[in-house]
Amino acid sequence: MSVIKERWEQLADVKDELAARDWFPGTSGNLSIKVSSEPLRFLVTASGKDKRKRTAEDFLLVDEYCSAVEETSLRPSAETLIHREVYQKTNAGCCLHVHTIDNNVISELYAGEGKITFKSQELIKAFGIWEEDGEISIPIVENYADIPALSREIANHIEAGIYGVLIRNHGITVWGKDAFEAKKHLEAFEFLFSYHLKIKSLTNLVHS
Ligand SMILES: CSCCC(=O)C(=O)COP(=O)(O)O
Ligand SMILES: [Zn+2]
Repeated sequence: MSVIKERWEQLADVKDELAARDWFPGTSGNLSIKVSSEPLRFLVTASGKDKRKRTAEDFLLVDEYCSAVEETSLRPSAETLIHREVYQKTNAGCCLHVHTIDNNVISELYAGEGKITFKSQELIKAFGIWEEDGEISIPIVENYADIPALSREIANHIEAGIYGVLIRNHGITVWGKDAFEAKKHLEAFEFLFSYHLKIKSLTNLVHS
């Protein structure tokens, strides 16, 4: 099997799993997987599609300029530039973006702090953090309508120990060295968001 075909299948499988969680409401979300580093080539979801469906036109191969490598009527995701920034600033092999209620609510609640940090949670081990007092932070950036500005803002927050960025009232972009790790990071963040919101609302109920 060619590398492109192999990566295509891996990304399609992740897409199916995220779709089963209902993480692509209203055609939102975009996914990509790296095919080569030099030159940069990655498969990215076609823009505006219902990502719950599995079709032969789900992805297209783009270059370092986010342009389609082959003649196609498909348009790459409107947020392809963000994926490119991730590949240029990290050793990621896969990048996932989803809109969920939980990630949107967390991004709004903590926008003022510019980040949210989780500690004393077993699931931070999903990020390779095994220390007793370990913690994981995720930056929160404003949702600039201008995608080059948004992608630059996201790029400014990418550094060692950062595995994703929340875009305020928009969604999350996460990455990992491959499709398995990117999905693991996404699931772990969404678990932490959901836990945090639940414990916060129950604590308010109990103490009110
Ligand atoms: C309908 S959601 C608005 C666009 C967006 O945020 C998104 O994730 C999907 O855009 P794409 O061009 O990748 O389909
Ligand atoms: Zn989006």
